[in-house]
Amino acid sequence: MAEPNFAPGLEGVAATQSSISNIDGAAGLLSYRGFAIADLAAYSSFEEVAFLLLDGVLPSAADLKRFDHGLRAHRQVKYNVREIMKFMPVTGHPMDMLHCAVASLGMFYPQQELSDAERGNTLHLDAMAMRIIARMPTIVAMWEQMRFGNDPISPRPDLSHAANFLYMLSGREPDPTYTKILDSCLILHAEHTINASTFSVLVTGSTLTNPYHVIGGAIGTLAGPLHGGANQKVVEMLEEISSVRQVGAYLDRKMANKEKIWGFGHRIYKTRDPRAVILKEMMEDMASHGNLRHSGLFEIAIEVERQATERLGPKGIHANVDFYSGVLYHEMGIKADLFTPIFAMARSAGWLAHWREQLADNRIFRPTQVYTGEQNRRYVPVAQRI
Ligand SMILES: CC(=O)SCCNC(=O)CCNC(=O)[C@H](O)C(C)(C)COP(=O)(O)OP(=O)(O)OC[C@H]1O[C@@H](n2cnc3c(N)ncnc32)[C@H](O)[C@@H]1OP(=O)(O)O
Ligand SMILES: O=C([O-])CC(=O)C(=O)O
Repeated sequence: MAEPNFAPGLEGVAATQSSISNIDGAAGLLSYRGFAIADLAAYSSFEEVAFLLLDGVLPSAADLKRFDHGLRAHRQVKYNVREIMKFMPVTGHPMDMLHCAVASLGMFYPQQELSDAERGNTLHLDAMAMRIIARMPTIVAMWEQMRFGNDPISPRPDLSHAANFLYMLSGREPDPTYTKILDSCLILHAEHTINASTFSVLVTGSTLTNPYHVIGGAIGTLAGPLHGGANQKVVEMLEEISSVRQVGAYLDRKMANKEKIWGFGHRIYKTRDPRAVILKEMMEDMASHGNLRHSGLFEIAIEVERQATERLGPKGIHANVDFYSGVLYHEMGIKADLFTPIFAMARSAGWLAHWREQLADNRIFRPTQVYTGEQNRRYVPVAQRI
């Protein structure tokens, strides 16, 4: 029998058919359901984009109101989830907490698998998706209070998705500028075709397990530094560089050691990631309105991008979405280990859209392999081994 083709990292392999988002990696273009990402980031809201991703169309005013109302109504998590979180070590990474807490939501769901009736009922699937999207920010913000020994702050139904998260994070009235920035960041991070965590959604979802396992698995996948975890790494890298003057020497050292520059490179984009372009513009806008904390990180980031692009650009390696998002959050006073959980909160909309799409035409994922091990070895009992 002929050996199957092997594509490391499945590069160039189409794992599914999808109508949710599209990337032109050579031109640096991204669209959700046919709408350009720049338009959505400028004019839409995360709530509207989540609806668009899940249902494929922009909502009418009445549909948006209903969807938004549903999100606001489902922000509370069960008291027992808070009890479970109390036992988590405060030194743990918030992505580990989020992984466990979201998976624990499945304990309150009556069955392990989705029934045929549930899979055929799009309203039911939408309701499950809405509950997860609504609760993830609550869990992240609760943890931010609980890990410092404070009681969690209750969600406020009068606030938008982004504003409520900022309120629950700090207990202060959310700043409208920061709310708009966060809302745009959530839109920019909400979806991105078949990336590693979304692929994990397809694989896990294809077994017909419940969506809490599906999203728990995706959170774990996103946490890695080659994927969503890079946004935290970027800010740590910029802090390590510490001044614009050190950028050249730092990059030289990294290149000489063949180490990666965090927030650079992408499997699909061979030019600048359009989201990095928008995020940088948002930073510049923030700076011109005097809204920076003057930590100097933005200036270092600009110099890293300039010099790293000089070195890596000819190889098609440019700044990706993780490069500027962390700097923006840092300037908003958000702690570095919350950057990836915020990414997960946003990406939950895309993950759940793909989960629904997978269920609509499901076949279990079961690829093959090229076997490279030994054959027909003779078993030797342990006492006879030398
Ligand atoms: C939300 C997201 O997930 S966006 C991505 C976030 N991740 C990062 O920022 C981590 C840094 N970047 C990377 O590790 C990679 O570019 C990835 C994981 C994003 C893409 O990986 P792949 O498509 O498998 O590319 P791969 O890692 O094979 O890189 C190809 C070549 O470019 C080089 N390269 C890729 N990214 C970088 C980088 N950030 N810095 C320096 N060199 C790089 C590799 O060393 C390799 O060089 P070689 O051909 O001389 O061996
Ligand atoms: O698409 C990818 O490979 C990584 C990802 O999720 C993104 O860039 O948002």
